[in-house]
Amino acid sequence: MAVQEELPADAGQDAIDQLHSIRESIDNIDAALIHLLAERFKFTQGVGRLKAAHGLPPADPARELMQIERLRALAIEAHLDPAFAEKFLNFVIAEVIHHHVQIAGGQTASGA
Ligand SMILES: O=C(O)C(=O)C[C@]1(C(=O)O)C=C[C@@H](O)C=C1
Repeated sequence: MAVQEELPADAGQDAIDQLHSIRESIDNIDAALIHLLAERFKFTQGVGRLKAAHGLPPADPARELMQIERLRALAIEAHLDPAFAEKFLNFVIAEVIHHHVQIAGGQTASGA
């Protein structure tokens, strides 16, 4: 069953048109985010295979600290909540580490 958009019955046509126009941009940005994340995961899958092949640990906490510091600074510059940027990065990295562990589970250091 299709979900219906909820718009107040008494909203003027101009407000509804503006809302639709803004939502088009939101949808474009959401699509870009999905594509960017897909590309990031393609690269991290490569890192996971490299780490597994060479017996390197899935997580690198020192690297993560540098990434957090960098992204928090970028977030401040961009007027984005740095705590949100940090939470988002940690969420993504946790998933990457989960993938790394899975890849390592199916592969020995010798690649056999
Ligand atoms: O750079 C790495 O070593 C990665 O495995 C990638 C990545 C990341 O997603 O950015 C993930 C896990 C590490 O703890 C640090 C960074």
